[in-house]
Amino acid sequence: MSKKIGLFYGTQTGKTESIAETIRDLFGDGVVTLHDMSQTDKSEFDEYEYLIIGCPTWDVGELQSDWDSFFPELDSMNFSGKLVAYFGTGDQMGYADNFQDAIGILEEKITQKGGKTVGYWSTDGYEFSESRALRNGKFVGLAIDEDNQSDLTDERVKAWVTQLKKEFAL
Ligand SMILES: Cc1cc2nc3c(=O)[nH]c(=O)nc-3n(C[C@H](O)[C@H](O)[C@H](O)COP(=O)(O)O)c2cc1C
Repeated sequence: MSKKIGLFYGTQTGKTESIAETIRDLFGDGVVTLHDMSQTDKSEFDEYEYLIIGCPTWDVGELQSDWDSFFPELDSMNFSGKLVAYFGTGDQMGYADNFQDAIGILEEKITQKGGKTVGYWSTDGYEFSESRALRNGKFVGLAIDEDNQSDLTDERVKAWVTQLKKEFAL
C-alpha cells in the first residue's frame, strides 16, 4: 500500500464535492485521489491506508443517497490498519436536531469494521441542538456549513488539512 490518501465523497448539490476538491488541492499534487460514491466499487478502498470520507446529511438525519446505497457493503469490508478522517456538510439552522448526522453514522460503522478515526473537530463556533456526529463533545470530523457559514469554510478547511497532515504523519 502506498502513502496516498483516498477521498471518498457523495454529493447531491455539489457542496461536498467542492470541499473535496479544496482538500485535495491543499494536500498538494499527487497525494489525494477523489472517488465519487456514485461510481465507486468497494475494492477501490483497498488501495489506501489513509482515507478521507465526505458525506452531507440529507432527508433529516440520513446519509446522502450514494452513501446510503453503499452503506450495507461496509459490513463486508475490513478497515483494520486504516486511519480514517471524516468531513461533512450540513445546515445547522435548518436541521439543528440532525446537524452532520451522516458523518456520525459512517464513523460508527467504519470504526466497528476496524477503522481508526483521526481529525476530530471542535464544536466551537457552531449553533445546533443535536448531532449523531459528536464523540466526547467533539465532531468526529470537519463540519462545514455552506448554507449558513460559508464565510468560515476556507479557514476551517485549511486548519483541518494542517491537522490531518500531522495526524496522518505525512
Ligand atoms: C431536504 C433537505 C434535507 C436536509 N437535511 C439535513 C440534515 O438532516 N442535517 C444537516 O446537517 N443538513 C441537512 N441538509 C443540508 C445539506 O446537508 C447541505 O445543504 C449540504 O451542504 C448539501 O451537500 P451537497 O451539495 O454535497 O449534497 C438538508 C438539506 C435539504 C435540502
